[in-house]
Amino acid sequence: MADSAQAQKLVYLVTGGCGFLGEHVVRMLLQREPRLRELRIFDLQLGPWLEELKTGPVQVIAIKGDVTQAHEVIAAVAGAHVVIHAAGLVDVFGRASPETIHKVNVQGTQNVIEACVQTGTQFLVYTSSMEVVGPNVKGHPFYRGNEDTPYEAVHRHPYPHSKALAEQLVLEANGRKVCGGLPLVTCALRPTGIYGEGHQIMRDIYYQGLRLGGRLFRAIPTSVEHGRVYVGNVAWMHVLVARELEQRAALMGGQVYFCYDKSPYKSYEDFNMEFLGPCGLRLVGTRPLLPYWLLMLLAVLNALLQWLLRPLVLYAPLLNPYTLAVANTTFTVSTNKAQRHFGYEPLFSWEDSRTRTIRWVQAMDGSAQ
Ligand SMILES: NC(=O)C1=CN([C@@H]2O[C@H](COP(=O)(O)OP(=O)(O)OC[C@H]3O[C@@H](n4cnc5c(N)ncnc54)[C@H](O)[C@@H]3O)[C@@H](O)[C@H]2O)C=CC1
Ligand SMILES: CC(C)[C@@H](O)CC[C@@H](C)[C@H]1CC[C@H]2[C@@H]3[C@H](O)CC4=CC(=O)CC[C@]4(C)[C@H]3CC[C@]12C
Repeated sequence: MADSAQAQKLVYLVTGGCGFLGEHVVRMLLQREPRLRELRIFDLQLGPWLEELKTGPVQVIAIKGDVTQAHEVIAAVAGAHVVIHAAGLVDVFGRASPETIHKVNVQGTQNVIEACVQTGTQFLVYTSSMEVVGPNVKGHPFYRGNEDTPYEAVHRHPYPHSKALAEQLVLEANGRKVCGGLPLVTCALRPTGIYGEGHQIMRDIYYQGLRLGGRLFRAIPTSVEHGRVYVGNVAWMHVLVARELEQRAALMGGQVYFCYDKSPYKSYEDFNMEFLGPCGLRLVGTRPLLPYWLLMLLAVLNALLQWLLRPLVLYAPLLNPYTLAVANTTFTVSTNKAQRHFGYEPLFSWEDSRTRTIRWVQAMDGSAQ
């Protein structure tokens, strides 16, 4: 990375910079990384909001590109001091084929790594996922675990499998010599379920509740804890890691860090109601209204229907065998590795994260179904 004389001249690249998390990372960099000279935003789909960012002191360059195309990635990476690789196909609903998920999440990540090596970019932060760890296919709970907690990470679903392979590529690339002879320094951040402004699943659940007369029907036992983390804190952790990676390369290089904050441990549904309740929705039932076997039957029927309808229309409901299994398996983290290694503290309190998310839901045009 640039020496002190050029410290105001840093060039960052954010892949997936127009996504839910990516947009927050982009805005956080512009607000809290004073050394930025140029910020490149690389994405398959560029958002109109990017235009408003071009009036500030940092040169913002929007690059429409595909991480599966190596030459496009090389062109975007060339000259960057830091790459934050957040682009990915986040699909557990069967929208994309397993091959496409692998091509984007694994081959795309390999392209980013090779671009760093070929062009001399030394610092790479990868947005991994808790799903790299679990829940595993056996439904083993991961109860307030940390980065060193033993857990049998066994995946069959294409999404978690692709994230695990990509993370492995990133960590194994740590220490490779980049063009110019310096070592590549990599690390991976593992967010748990991210929530906050722009969360599409939260939006979908909200509209589903509106369609059902303001009611949602409990499907998950309240005893199942699911770790969640506010998107602003995940973005902040990305900014901090990117900043500290040079000074603490020996400690941080090749490491993984769970993303965490003070968001409470709750079931996925009860947690969502922290935001949807104040927006007028009600969660019916103190325990699941249907037995698990019946929910699984409905989930399997959804998967069958998706397969049958695929030639005609994409049918991708929230409930499928994978999402039901994940939602029903406790997965929470309790760690301070990021605090110990690079001084991370959540930027947003739980109260602030909750308020911001509620305001975002309230601002949604409820009539736009
Ligand atoms: N949403 C969540 O709860 C969690 C997400 N993550 C990870 O965070 C990252 C961002 O996820 P989200 O913001 O939730 O998803 P998102 O779908 O909102 O954002 C992903 C972005 O990547 C872009 N993209 C997809 N394929 C691309 C390609 N071939 N070339 C270039 N850009 C491409 C999309 O256009 C999108 O803007 C992903 O890597 C995901 O695995 C990790 C843990 C939890
Ligand atoms: C239909 C009901 C059973 C409903 O409760 C289903 C909820 C379900 C859609 C979500 C429950 C757990 C979520 C996943 C979890 O937060 C971990 C994730 C990490 C990622 O990297 C991407 C998103 C996700 C897989 C997330 C997706 C939605 C859930 C399965």
